[in-house]
Amino acid sequence: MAEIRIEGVRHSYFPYPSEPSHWALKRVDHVWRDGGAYALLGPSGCGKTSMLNIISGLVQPSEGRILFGGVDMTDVPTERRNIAQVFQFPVIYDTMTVRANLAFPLRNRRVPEAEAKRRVEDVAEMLDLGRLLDRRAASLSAAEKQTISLGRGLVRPDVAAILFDEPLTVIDPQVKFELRRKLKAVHEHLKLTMIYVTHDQNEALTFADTIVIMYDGEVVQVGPPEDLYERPQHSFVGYFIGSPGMNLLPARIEGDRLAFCGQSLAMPSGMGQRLPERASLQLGVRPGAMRLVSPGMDRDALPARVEDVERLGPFSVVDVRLGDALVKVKVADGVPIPADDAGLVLPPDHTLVFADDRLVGALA
Ligand SMILES: Nc1ncnc2c1ncn2[C@@H]1O[C@H](COP(=O)(O)OP(=O)(O)OP(=O)(O)O)[C@@H](O)[C@H]1O
Repeated sequence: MAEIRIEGVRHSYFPYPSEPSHWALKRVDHVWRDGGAYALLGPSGCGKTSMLNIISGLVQPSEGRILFGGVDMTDVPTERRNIAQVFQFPVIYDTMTVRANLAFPLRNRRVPEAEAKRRVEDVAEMLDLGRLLDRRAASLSAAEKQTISLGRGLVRPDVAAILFDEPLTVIDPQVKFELRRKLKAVHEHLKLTMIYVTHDQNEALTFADTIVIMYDGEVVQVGPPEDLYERPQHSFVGYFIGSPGMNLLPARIEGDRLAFCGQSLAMPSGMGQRLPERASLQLGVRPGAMRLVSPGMDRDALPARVEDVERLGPFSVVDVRLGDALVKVKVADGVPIPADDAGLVLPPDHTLVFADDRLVGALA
């Protein structure tokens, strides 16, 4: 086991990339800590699979280096990288028993029989596969087959990291939860570096201690879930983490104020100078950070209108018209919601300013 360092990596699938969109990875510098439980999140096409395949050696990056524990692995072939990869669909041999499937990676590496048997039984116990060990894989459900794929990743004694590429896509939601719990337990037991690719933030939040967010071929933020929620460094992180996501409202500078949706708010001193010229500006505010009041109740409230209320148990999500934008506001159960005309309070310390999608700071 060792840290995995991605240094100045760029990758294009085009032989002669000539424009930014030709790069699947634009430039990535990132360290995967030894023993970390990571979720790699991002929209479709942002480069997650390319990142995993570059770590495992299935893809050779156009530029940059991959180091395991300080050793340059960029030119080392996949089979000598000791990386286990679990894909969306089970990769197992249907005609073999579960035991033989689990033992397969060990037989290939000539692990002595007694040790192989012990490791297979340990992994089977961790994943609750013990009762299936002597069954043929063909007779098992999709979830059981995918559990065997996970087991084949875990059984090897020498793995530097296990990479999971949306491994639970084909699994029912109920079983998914159970498998995620098992994976988490396995991580706590084995302390292996695990990188888990998903589109699903709930899946990421339950599995990982660190979340890595990619967007358009770059790593845009790395941190524990709370940091990503409280201080998104990129507007995509604000939108993607949290449910509903952060409201993002186009804005522009008007003197020392930021104008948006027919309203304006004061900027803190110095912020104007920190905004790059001609940058595209957005205000970001979480649905739960705003207050919805009756008209005239708060002098800081911006004039707004309630358009729709969706009751979701302990809170409601209210669609509020603010100028030409529709803003989502989360209101706790029992707090009165104005019928139509309303006031919307955006607390300055929770109202973030993004310039060209990057966080500049809060309005206070
Ligand atoms: N083998 C390939 N040949 C050409 N282009 C590719 C290849 N693999 C990926 N790409 C392109 O590279 C970009 C990144 O793709 P990648 O599969 O790494 O993203 P992803 O985040 O894993 O997406 P998804 O979540 O949809 O799997 C996309 O624009 C994709 O079309």
